[in-house]
Amino acid sequence: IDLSVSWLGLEMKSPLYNASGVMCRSVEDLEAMRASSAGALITKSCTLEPREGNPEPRYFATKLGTINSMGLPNYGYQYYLDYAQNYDYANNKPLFISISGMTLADNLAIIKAFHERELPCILEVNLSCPNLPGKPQLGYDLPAAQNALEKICEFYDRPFGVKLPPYFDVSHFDQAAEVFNRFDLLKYVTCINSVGNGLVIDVDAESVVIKPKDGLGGIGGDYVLPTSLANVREFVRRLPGKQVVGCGGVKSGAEAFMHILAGAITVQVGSCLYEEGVGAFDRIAQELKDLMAAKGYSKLDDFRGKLKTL
Ligand SMILES: O=C(O)c1[nH]c(=O)[nH]c(=O)c1I
Repeated sequence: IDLSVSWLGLEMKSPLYNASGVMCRSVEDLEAMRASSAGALITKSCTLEPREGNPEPRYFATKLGTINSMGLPNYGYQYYLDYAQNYDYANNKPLFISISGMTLADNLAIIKAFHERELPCILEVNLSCPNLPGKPQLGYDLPAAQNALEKICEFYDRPFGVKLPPYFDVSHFDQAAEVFNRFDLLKYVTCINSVGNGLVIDVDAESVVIKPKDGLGGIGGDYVLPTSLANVREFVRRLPGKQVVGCGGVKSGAEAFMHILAGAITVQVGSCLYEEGVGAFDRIAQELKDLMAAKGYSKLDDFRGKLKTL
Protein backbone atom coordinates (compact mmCIF):
# COMPACT_ATOMS: atom_id res chain seq x y z
CA ILE A 1 0.00 0.00 0.00
CA ASP A 2 1.49 3.32 -1.12
CA LEU A 3 0.44 6.48 0.78
CA SER A 4 2.85 8.79 -1.07
CA VAL A 5 1.81 12.11 -2.61
CA SER A 6 3.61 14.17 -5.26
CA TRP A 7 2.45 17.80 -5.52
CA LEU A 8 3.92 21.31 -5.71
CA GLY A 9 7.15 19.68 -6.87
CA LEU A 10 7.33 17.99 -3.45
CA GLU A 11 7.32 14.34 -2.42
CA MET A 12 5.44 13.28 0.72
CA LYS A 13 5.65 9.75 2.13
CA SER A 14 2.33 10.22 3.92
CA PRO A 15 -0.63 12.48 3.06
CA LEU A 16 -1.02 13.34 6.76
CA TYR A 17 0.40 16.37 8.53
CA ASN A 18 -0.54 18.91 11.19
CA ALA A 19 -3.15 21.63 10.86
CA SER A 20 -1.44 24.98 11.33
CA GLY A 21 -1.68 26.02 14.96
CA VAL A 22 -1.31 22.52 16.39
CA MET A 23 2.15 21.26 17.47
CA CYS A 24 3.95 23.96 15.53
CA ARG A 25 4.46 27.14 17.56
CA SER A 26 7.91 26.46 19.06
CA VAL A 27 11.04 24.89 17.55
CA GLU A 28 10.47 22.01 20.00
CA ASP A 29 6.99 21.51 18.52
CA LEU A 30 8.31 21.74 14.95
CA GLU A 31 11.11 19.28 15.68
CA ALA A 32 8.56 16.84 17.15
CA MET A 33 6.58 17.17 13.91
CA ARG A 34 9.73 16.72 11.84
CA ALA A 35 10.63 13.56 13.80
CA SER A 36 7.11 12.14 13.44
CA SER A 37 5.73 9.99 10.64
CA ALA A 38 3.77 13.00 9.28
CA GLY A 39 4.41 13.59 5.58
CA ALA A 40 5.06 17.31 6.04
CA LEU A 41 4.85 20.03 8.69
CA ILE A 42 3.37 23.54 8.79
CA THR A 43 4.20 26.32 11.24
CA LYS A 44 1.86 28.26 13.50
CA SER A 45 0.49 31.33 11.69
CA CYS A 46 2.93 34.16 12.31
CA THR A 47 2.69 37.93 12.66
CA LEU A 48 5.27 40.71 12.29
CA GLU A 49 5.88 40.92 16.03
CA PRO A 50 5.69 38.16 18.66
CA ARG A 51 2.27 37.81 20.27
CA GLU A 52 1.20 36.44 23.66
CA GLY A 53 -2.27 35.67 22.33
CA ASN A 54 -5.53 35.77 24.25
CA PRO A 55 -5.89 35.18 28.04
CA GLU A 56 -6.35 31.58 29.19
CA PRO A 57 -8.26 29.34 29.31
CA ARG A 58 -8.38 29.68 25.52
CA TYR A 59 -8.65 26.03 24.43
CA PHE A 60 -11.04 23.29 25.54
CA ALA A 61 -11.76 19.75 24.32
CA THR A 62 -15.13 17.97 24.50
CA LYS A 63 -16.10 14.42 23.45
CA LEU A 64 -17.02 15.75 20.01
CA GLY A 65 -14.16 18.14 19.29
CA THR A 66 -12.52 21.37 20.40
CA ILE A 67 -13.06 25.09 20.84
CA ASN A 68 -10.19 27.60 20.72
CA SER A 69 -9.67 31.32 20.85
CA MET A 70 -5.87 31.33 21.05
CA GLY A 71 -5.57 34.82 19.57
CA LEU A 72 -2.62 34.15 17.27
CA PRO A 73 0.07 33.47 19.89
CA ASN A 74 3.37 33.13 18.02
CA TYR A 75 7.05 34.11 18.27
CA GLY A 76 6.94 36.56 15.35
CA TYR A 77 7.78 35.79 11.71
CA GLN A 78 11.58 36.03 12.13
CA TYR A 79 11.50 33.01 14.46
CA TYR A 80 9.91 30.91 11.72
CA LEU A 81 12.09 32.47 9.03
CA ASP A 82 15.15 31.37 11.03
CA TYR A 83 13.73 27.85 11.27
CA ALA A 84 13.05 27.87 7.53
CA GLN A 85 16.56 29.13 6.74
CA ASN A 86 18.20 26.37 8.78
CA TYR A 87 15.90 23.60 7.56
CA ASP A 88 17.66 20.76 5.70
CA TYR A 89 15.18 20.55 2.79
CA ALA A 90 17.13 17.89 0.88
CA ASN A 91 16.87 15.38 3.72
CA ASN A 92 13.54 16.26 5.30
CA LYS A 93 9.83 16.30 4.70
CA PRO A 94 8.33 19.43 3.10
CA LEU A 95 7.99 22.56 5.26
CA PHE A 96 5.02 24.92 4.95
CA ILE A 97 4.94 28.37 6.55
CA SER A 98 1.63 29.83 7.68
CA ILE A 99 1.36 33.62 7.58
CA SER A 100 -1.37 35.67 9.23
CA GLY A 101 -0.30 39.28 9.41
CA MET A 102 -2.50 41.65 11.42
CA THR A 103 -2.72 43.99 8.43
CA LEU A 104 -2.16 43.72 4.67
CA ALA A 105 1.06 45.68 5.08
CA ASP A 106 2.24 43.19 7.70
CA ASN A 107 1.35 40.25 5.45
CA LEU A 108 3.26 41.80 2.52
CA ALA A 109 6.29 42.58 4.69
CA ILE A 110 6.44 39.01 6.01
CA ILE A 111 5.98 37.48 2.56
CA LYS A 112 8.66 39.80 1.13
CA ALA A 113 11.08 38.67 3.85
CA PHE A 114 10.56 35.02 2.93
CA HIS A 115 10.62 35.79 -0.79
CA GLU A 116 14.01 37.53 -0.58
CA ARG A 117 15.61 34.37 0.80
CA GLU A 118 14.30 32.13 -1.97
CA LEU A 119 13.73 29.19 0.37
CA PRO A 120 12.09 25.88 -0.71
CA CYS A 121 9.39 26.16 1.98
CA ILE A 122 5.84 26.83 0.72
CA LEU A 123 3.92 29.83 2.07
CA GLU A 124 0.30 29.45 3.17
CA VAL A 125 -1.54 32.73 3.68
CA ASN A 126 -4.09 32.40 6.46
CA LEU A 127 -7.26 34.21 5.38
CA SER A 128 -9.33 32.78 8.18
CA CYS A 129 -8.27 33.38 11.78
CA PRO A 130 -11.61 33.77 13.63
CA ASN A 131 -10.26 34.77 17.03
CA LEU A 132 -9.00 38.36 16.89
CA PRO A 133 -11.62 40.47 18.66
CA GLY A 134 -12.90 43.18 16.36
CA LYS A 135 -10.93 41.92 13.34
CA PRO A 136 -13.07 40.53 10.52
CA GLN A 137 -11.37 37.70 8.66
CA LEU A 138 -10.33 38.16 5.01
CA GLY A 139 -11.92 34.84 4.08
CA TYR A 140 -15.34 36.42 4.59
CA ASP A 141 -14.46 39.70 2.84
CA LEU A 142 -13.79 38.51 -0.71
CA PRO A 143 -13.01 41.94 -2.20
CA ALA A 144 -10.38 42.41 0.52
CA ALA A 145 -9.08 38.88 -0.04
CA GLN A 146 -8.78 39.56 -3.77
CA ASN A 147 -6.94 42.80 -3.10
CA ALA A 148 -4.52 41.03 -0.75
CA LEU A 149 -3.85 38.30 -3.33
CA GLU A 150 -3.30 40.94 -6.03
CA LYS A 151 -0.76 42.77 -3.86
CA ILE A 152 1.01 39.49 -3.02
CA CYS A 153 1.15 38.41 -6.67
CA GLU A 154 2.66 41.76 -7.70
CA PHE A 155 5.98 40.43 -6.39
CA TYR A 156 5.66 36.87 -5.08
CA ASP A 157 6.50 34.56 -8.00
CA ARG A 158 6.41 31.08 -6.41
CA PRO A 159 3.60 28.61 -5.74
CA PHE A 160 1.69 29.38 -2.54
CA GLY A 161 -1.56 28.47 -0.82
CA VAL A 162 -4.30 29.99 1.30
CA LYS A 163 -6.10 28.71 4.43
CA LEU A 164 -9.83 29.18 4.08
CA PRO A 165 -12.67 29.46 6.55
CA PRO A 166 -15.68 27.20 6.00
CA TYR A 167 -18.31 28.50 3.60
CA PHE A 168 -21.93 27.42 3.98
CA ASP A 169 -23.79 28.92 1.02
CA VAL A 170 -23.30 27.61 -2.53
CA SER A 171 -23.15 31.17 -3.85
CA HIS A 172 -20.17 31.75 -1.53
CA PHE A 173 -18.33 28.75 -2.97
CA ASP A 174 -18.92 30.29 -6.42
CA GLN A 175 -17.84 33.79 -5.40
CA ALA A 176 -14.75 32.58 -3.52
CA ALA A 177 -13.66 30.31 -6.38
CA GLU A 178 -14.08 33.21 -8.83
CA VAL A 179 -11.50 35.14 -6.81
CA PHE A 180 -9.03 32.29 -6.33
CA ASN A 181 -9.13 31.29 -10.02
CA ARG A 182 -7.65 34.68 -10.90
CA PHE A 183 -4.28 33.72 -9.41
CA ASP A 184 -2.22 31.07 -11.24
CA LEU A 185 0.43 30.97 -8.52
CA LEU A 186 -2.23 30.21 -5.94
CA LYS A 187 -1.71 26.47 -6.34
CA TYR A 188 -3.82 25.17 -3.46
CA VAL A 189 -6.40 26.04 -0.86
CA THR A 190 -6.68 24.40 2.56
CA CYS A 191 -10.27 23.70 3.62
CA ILE A 192 -11.16 24.33 6.39
CA ASN A 193 -10.05 26.47 9.27
CA SER A 194 -12.10 26.15 12.47
CA VAL A 195 -15.80 26.95 12.27
CA GLY A 196 -15.81 30.42 13.78
CA ASN A 197 -17.43 31.64 16.95
CA GLY A 198 -19.01 28.56 18.42
CA LEU A 199 -20.01 28.46 22.10
CA VAL A 200 -19.38 25.48 24.42
CA ILE A 201 -21.25 25.48 27.72
CA ASP A 202 -20.41 23.57 30.91
CA VAL A 203 -23.76 22.62 32.50
CA ASP A 204 -22.34 21.91 35.97
CA ALA A 205 -20.57 25.25 36.17
CA GLU A 206 -23.29 26.98 34.17
CA SER A 207 -20.44 28.70 32.41
CA VAL A 208 -18.59 29.05 29.15
CA VAL A 209 -15.30 27.10 29.01
CA ILE A 210 -12.85 29.62 27.50
CA LYS A 211 -12.11 33.18 28.64
CA PRO A 212 -11.72 35.22 25.41
CA LYS A 213 -14.71 36.71 23.60
CA ASP A 214 -17.10 35.70 26.43
CA GLY A 215 -16.61 32.06 25.47
CA LEU A 216 -16.74 32.25 21.67
CA GLY A 217 -14.13 30.29 19.75
CA GLY A 218 -13.30 28.32 16.62
CA ILE A 219 -14.77 24.81 16.55
CA GLY A 220 -12.86 21.75 15.39
CA GLY A 221 -13.13 17.98 15.59
CA ASP A 222 -16.10 15.69 14.91
CA TYR A 223 -18.42 18.73 14.94
CA VAL A 224 -16.98 20.03 11.67
CA LEU A 225 -16.41 16.91 9.53
CA PRO A 226 -19.46 17.27 7.20
CA THR A 227 -18.67 20.95 6.69
CA SER A 228 -15.00 20.32 5.94
CA LEU A 229 -15.82 17.51 3.48
CA ALA A 230 -18.33 19.72 1.68
CA ASN A 231 -15.81 22.56 1.38
CA VAL A 232 -13.18 20.18 0.01
CA ARG A 233 -15.52 18.69 -2.59
CA GLU A 234 -17.01 22.02 -3.67
CA PHE A 235 -13.63 23.71 -4.13
CA VAL A 236 -12.15 20.68 -5.93
CA ARG A 237 -15.02 21.07 -8.40
CA ARG A 238 -14.49 24.82 -8.78
CA LEU A 239 -10.69 25.18 -8.88
CA PRO A 240 -9.40 23.35 -11.98
CA GLY A 241 -5.61 23.10 -11.96
CA LYS A 242 -5.38 23.75 -8.22
CA GLN A 243 -5.23 21.35 -5.28
CA VAL A 244 -7.35 21.27 -2.13
CA VAL A 245 -5.90 20.23 1.24
CA GLY A 246 -8.46 18.62 3.51
CA CYS A 247 -8.63 19.72 7.15
CA GLY A 248 -11.39 19.18 9.69
CA GLY A 249 -12.68 16.24 11.69
CA VAL A 250 -9.90 13.78 10.84
CA LYS A 251 -9.39 11.34 13.71
CA SER A 252 -9.05 7.96 11.96
CA GLY A 253 -8.31 6.35 8.62
CA ALA A 254 -11.98 6.62 7.71
CA GLU A 255 -12.09 10.44 7.77
CA ALA A 256 -8.77 10.66 5.94
CA PHE A 257 -10.26 8.32 3.32
CA MET A 258 -13.37 10.53 3.09
CA HIS A 259 -11.32 13.69 2.51
CA ILE A 260 -9.28 12.04 -0.25
CA LEU A 261 -12.43 10.52 -1.79
CA ALA A 262 -13.82 14.09 -1.81
CA GLY A 263 -10.71 15.13 -3.76
CA ALA A 264 -8.18 16.25 -1.13
CA ILE A 265 -4.52 15.97 -2.19
CA THR A 266 -3.30 15.80 1.41
CA VAL A 267 -5.01 15.70 4.82
CA GLN A 268 -4.32 17.75 7.95
CA VAL A 269 -5.00 16.69 11.52
CA GLY A 270 -5.74 19.34 14.18
CA SER A 271 -7.90 18.59 17.21
CA CYS A 272 -7.01 14.88 17.20
CA LEU A 273 -3.28 15.70 17.04
CA TYR A 274 -3.62 18.20 19.90
CA GLU A 275 -5.34 15.56 22.07
CA GLU A 276 -3.43 12.40 21.03
CA GLY A 277 0.05 13.61 20.03
CA VAL A 278 2.17 12.52 17.07
CA GLY A 279 1.16 8.87 17.51
CA ALA A 280 -2.03 9.89 15.73
CA PHE A 281 -0.10 10.03 12.43
CA ASP A 282 1.04 6.39 12.72
CA ARG A 283 -2.39 5.18 13.82
CA ILE A 284 -4.37 7.08 11.18
CA ALA A 285 -1.93 6.07 8.41
CA GLN A 286 -2.24 2.39 9.39
CA GLU A 287 -6.04 2.63 9.53
CA LEU A 288 -6.03 4.25 6.07
CA LYS A 289 -3.80 1.48 4.69
CA ASP A 290 -6.07 -1.20 6.19
CA LEU A 291 -9.13 0.48 4.68
CA MET A 292 -7.45 0.73 1.26
CA ALA A 293 -6.37 -2.93 1.40
CA ALA A 294 -9.90 -4.03 2.28
CA LYS A 295 -11.17 -2.08 -0.73
CA GLY A 296 -8.47 -3.30 -3.12
CA TYR A 297 -6.75 0.10 -3.51
CA SER A 298 -2.93 0.24 -3.62
CA LYS A 299 -2.35 4.00 -3.92
CA LEU A 300 -4.26 7.23 -3.13
CA ASP A 301 -4.90 8.06 -6.80
CA ASP A 302 -6.94 4.85 -7.06
CA PHE A 303 -9.80 6.63 -5.23
CA ARG A 304 -8.93 10.35 -4.92
CA GLY A 305 -11.85 12.52 -6.05
CA LYS A 306 -14.01 9.49 -6.91
CA LEU A 307 -16.81 10.19 -4.44
CA LYS A 308 -19.99 8.80 -5.94
CA THR A 309 -23.26 10.70 -6.02
CA LEU A 310 -26.65 9.06 -6.05
O1 LIG B 1 -6.72 31.75 17.58
C1 LIG B 1 -5.82 31.37 16.79
O2 LIG B 1 -4.59 31.60 16.92
C2 LIG B 1 -6.32 30.63 15.59
N1 LIG B 1 -7.26 29.66 15.84
C3 LIG B 1 -7.88 28.99 14.83
O3 LIG B 1 -8.74 28.12 15.06
N2 LIG B 1 -7.54 29.26 13.54
C4 LIG B 1 -6.61 30.21 13.23
O4 LIG B 1 -6.33 30.43 12.01
C5 LIG B 1 -5.98 30.92 14.30
I1 LIG B 1 -4.51 32.33 13.81
